[in-house]
Amino acid sequence: MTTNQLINQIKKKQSFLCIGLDVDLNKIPKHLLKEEDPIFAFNKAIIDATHHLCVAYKPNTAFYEAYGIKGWRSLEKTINYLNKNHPEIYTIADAKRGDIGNTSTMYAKAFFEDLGFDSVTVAPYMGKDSVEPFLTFKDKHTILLALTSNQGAYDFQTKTIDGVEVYKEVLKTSKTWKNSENLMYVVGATKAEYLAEIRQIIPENFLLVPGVGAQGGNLQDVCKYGMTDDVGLLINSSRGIIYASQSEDFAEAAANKALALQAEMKDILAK
Ligand SMILES: O=C(O)c1cc(=O)[nH]c(=O)n1[C@@H]1O[C@H](COP(=O)(O)O)[C@@H](O)[C@H]1O
Repeated sequence: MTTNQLINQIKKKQSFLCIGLDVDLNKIPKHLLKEEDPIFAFNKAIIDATHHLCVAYKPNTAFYEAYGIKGWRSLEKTINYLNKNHPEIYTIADAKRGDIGNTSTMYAKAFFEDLGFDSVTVAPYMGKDSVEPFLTFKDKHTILLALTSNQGAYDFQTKTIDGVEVYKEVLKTSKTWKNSENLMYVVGATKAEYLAEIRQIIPENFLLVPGVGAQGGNLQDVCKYGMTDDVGLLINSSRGIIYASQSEDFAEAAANKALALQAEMKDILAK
């Protein structure tokens, strides 16, 4: 999907919500465990109940890889279901990959070509030749970790090298890479106070912002400092939406949580 198509969807739906499909068999309603593929059954119900309220879904691959080949099949069924029934939805494989060039090419093929995701999360740590292979794919985005939502972000990302914070160096240097227009960046909602400075370096690129909900990030603060004329934000919530209820009404409860966030987004967009 192109960036413009994503922007059009955001404007049409008055939503920049991304729902994280981080499915844990210990947390889904017990009655679904009788299904042939409980993970897909859960995702399908969540997608059917929420697709009109969000513009993106982000399965974190760890939650699928943890169940081996069965989990990978559930991931494949989920992305196929989305691409077939909701081609207007933006899809993110949250896989946090990145390796030497020829290996990165294989990761890119796996997520963009074989599975058909619109984007994949990538760690910048191995540098230019580990990221550029992802950027060569047309109409696909590479979402680079810049300033993450967790406590460990302060271990390296905010440290300075030659007077420049590492996360700022990631933003500045990656902007010079070939096909850098295909870059988006991860900035945690828990780090909203950094957004004004981040926007000075990357005024236009989309940001994937996880950490609203279960991790305590605040939507209003993120929008105040991170929003661009074209919105430029995808706000992710995973547990806060998909585990709103663990009984038979789980999909309806998820839709209610998604609606509350979408309503807040609609108000922000109206201002
Ligand atoms: O890349 C990510 O999506 C990500 C980056 C980050 O800095 N923090 C972060 O929480 N995430 C992911 O975003 C999701 C957050 O989930 P919840 O805290 O349940 O909303 C998880 O899949 C995390 O792996």
